[in-house]
Amino acid sequence: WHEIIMEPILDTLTQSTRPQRRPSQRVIQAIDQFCRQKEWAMNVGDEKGMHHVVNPATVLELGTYCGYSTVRIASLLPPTPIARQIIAWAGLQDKVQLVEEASGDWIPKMRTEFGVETFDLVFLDHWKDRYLPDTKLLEDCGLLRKGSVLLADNVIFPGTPEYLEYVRSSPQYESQYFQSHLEYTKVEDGLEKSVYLD
Ligand SMILES: Cc1ncccc1-c1cc(O)c2nc[nH]c(=O)c2c1
Ligand SMILES: [Mg+2]
Repeated sequence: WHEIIMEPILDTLTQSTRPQRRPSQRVIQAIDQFCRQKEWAMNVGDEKGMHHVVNPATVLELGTYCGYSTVRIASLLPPTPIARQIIAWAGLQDKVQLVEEASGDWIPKMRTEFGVETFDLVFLDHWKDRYLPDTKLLEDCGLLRKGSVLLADNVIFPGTPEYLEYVRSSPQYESQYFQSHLEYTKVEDGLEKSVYLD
């Protein structure tokens, strides 16, 4: 459902803003033209190509050289999730690690998988019943430091009562509510900002 909702967003983007990326076939054509007309290079090329395989999902490439075959192979992979396309369209893919797994499974792996020491900011905007358990998990994994900010969306609507109770009553947090409205509506909602005091 979310991918269906997000597709028009990407379509709007691709029709109204300058791309931060080049369609892969134009990249391949440009490299083939250069290597055919100007300077030979050891790419697999446009004749041997990659049409011998169909729909790979997991690929190991040994020997990347200039990335030519990487681009060819990656263009055969299943479509990229919309969020990843939108982030790339904004040219921010090098700043973002997109993890498509459950938060409760990945928070304990942040240090080993991504070398994270502590987070300066955690924006909570996922399943409302995960706000509190994930906050406790972040504390238990030592991923918050003095001054880390938790910024939580939807604390009024759809609402996260257990989370609010916790951050507002815990001596470990200095919490403040910023009243606003549910996005694009006149329904009350707001953000709760909670600073971890350690
Ligand atoms: C989807 C929806 N319908 C009616 C009222 C509110 C919502 C709503 C609004 C949000 O900002 C959300 N943020 C993160 N995750 C959500 O599930 C979510 C749901
Ligand atoms: Mg939200």
